Amino acid sequence: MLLQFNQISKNFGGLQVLQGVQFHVPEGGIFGLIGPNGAGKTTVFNLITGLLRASSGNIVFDGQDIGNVAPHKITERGIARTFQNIRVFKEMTLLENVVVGMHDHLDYGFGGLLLNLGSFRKIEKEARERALELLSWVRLDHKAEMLADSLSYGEQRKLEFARALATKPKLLLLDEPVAGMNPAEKTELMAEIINIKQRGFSIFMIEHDMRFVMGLCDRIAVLNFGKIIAEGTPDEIKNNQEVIEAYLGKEEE
Ligand SMILES: Nc1ncnc2c1ncn2[C@@H]1O[C@H](COP(=O)(O)OP(=O)(O)OP(=O)(O)O)[C@@H](O)[C@H]1O
Repeated sequence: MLLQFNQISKNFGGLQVLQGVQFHVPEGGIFGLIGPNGAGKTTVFNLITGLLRASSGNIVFDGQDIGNVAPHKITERGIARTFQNIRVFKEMTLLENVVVGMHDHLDYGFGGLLLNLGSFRKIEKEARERALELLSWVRLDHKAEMLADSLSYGEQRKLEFARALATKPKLLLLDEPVAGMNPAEKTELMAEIINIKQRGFSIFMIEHDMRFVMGLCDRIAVLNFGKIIAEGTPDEIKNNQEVIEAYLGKEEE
């Protein structure tokens, strides 16, 4: 298993947001975490990325406990994320946005920086070429030199994907990737995510849009009031009575 979320509880003061939550994300494929508003999904992502500390339980990524690792170190170990609210640098070009994403991973070397402008330039050139390649993965390479501000909402989301992939993550976390998108944008984004999966990346997403989750994920875990109530394939989840009552039922109301 690539990521093990083991018996995690999280309290905010007296509020118990997660209670003994356990699920395992396999390597390869797309894993989804769904659940009603306030179920605790974002808290799960914040724990995985080191922004929050669990009250009890442990999180193992790629064989190592990451429960007390700082956020930037977790990125280095191979977890990248996108956010619910799009965070691109609007006054920078698309290419610059992606190069910034890979910055921590560029190995200039101290000597290289100080003594050898040539090798510095070479690394910069390679970074730009790699960024252009990542932009081509989400079919935005033709806009590489444009400002991110000129992109549509759906395109900005794709730019975020390219930037997250710039760190060469073993696991890509997507926090409600289709929030606020129209049906056409959703369909296109679905294709992009399948593309990323087919390039061998492991993906873990939180999403509200049931059709999107059911259509994309290989496995799904359902969180309700801070507890996992089901885990399985999309078909198993669709037909689980507790899930229907807790989540799908509410959606239909
Ligand atoms: N830093 C915090 N301090 C106190 N309470 C918090 C904090 N972060 C989250 N909560 C509470 O924890 C609960 C779960 O929040 P969380 O954002 O994880 O849910 P969610 O499933 O992601 O919801 P949504 O789908 O609306 O984003 C909510 O009741 C929220 O108010």
